[in-house]
Amino acid sequence: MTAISVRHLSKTFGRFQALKGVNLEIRQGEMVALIGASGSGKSTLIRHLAGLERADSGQSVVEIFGERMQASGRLAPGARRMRREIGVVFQQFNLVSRLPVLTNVLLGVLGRIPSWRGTLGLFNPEEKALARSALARVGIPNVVWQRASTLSGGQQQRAAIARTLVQQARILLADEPIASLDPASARRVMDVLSDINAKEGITAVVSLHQVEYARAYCPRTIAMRAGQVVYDGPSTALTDDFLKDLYGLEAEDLTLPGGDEAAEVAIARPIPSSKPQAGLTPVAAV
Ligand SMILES: Nc1ncnc2c1ncn2[C@@H]1O[C@H](COP(=O)(O)OP(=O)(O)OP(=O)(O)O)[C@@H](O)[C@H]1O
Repeated sequence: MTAISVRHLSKTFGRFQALKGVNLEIRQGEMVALIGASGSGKSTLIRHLAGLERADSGQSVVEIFGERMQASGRLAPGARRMRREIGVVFQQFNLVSRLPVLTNVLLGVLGRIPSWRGTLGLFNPEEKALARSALARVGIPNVVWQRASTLSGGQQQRAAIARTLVQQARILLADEPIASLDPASARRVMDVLSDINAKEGITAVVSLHQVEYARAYCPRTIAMRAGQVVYDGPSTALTDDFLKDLYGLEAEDLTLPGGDEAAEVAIARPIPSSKPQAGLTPVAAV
């Protein structure tokens, strides 16, 4: 089943075109990396997938599980309901810092309970148990009563992922979730994302700055440059040479300093040796 379908997606801010006719299909249960240099349009694309941004009027279409979320720059009447299927994790500012972690995670149920209950913070024991088990699921069962502001960056990201579990999202969009983290924390966050993708079958789209993480965790990568998809295929095919073909000098910004050896130490997973597969061509060159 197709989880996300995007056709002719274009977005213009003022006179600047941030997305230029993006087309992509993501099947249910896939884990897909979105890579690209700064300004290539990754966040803008993710915001459209999340129903947080409207595309240019024209042919742009975004569908979630076969249902239209927006078309021609208009959100569909069901867009709000569809957003509940989609959990979003950002690089920063994911949590309400003054609230306990448990309350932050419980915010994931807001879409499913009467608004008066949410406003008063009246969560029932089952919901609280769900939030606790989500925190255990992401490996931080002991921070339940801590204020969110006291968590490390990696713990905050994992709590944000726990909130999407409580939300019972079927799609998880993570916009540079590891960009501000040290390698060990980044690895733990990617491990959690990979694990819930594998075990819960949650479709995951993760924007990343370094291709090594894409190769280690995501079978498929969509690479963007200047608002366009320039490659969509197996992550293992994204060798350093292929990246140079796609990005020229910008390719240096998309790899960890120190090459594959340093990446293996940082990621602590063997980076698949990545000979380009026959017939793989950048999308733009097709
Ligand atoms: N609300 C906005 N108003 C004006 N320009 C915007 C807006 N949002 C994004 N842009 C521009 O669109 C382009 C794409 O931005 P976007 O944030 O999607 O890139 P990105 O690939 O996510 O970059 P980064 O890796 O730095 O987060 C950039 O040039 C950005 O300045």
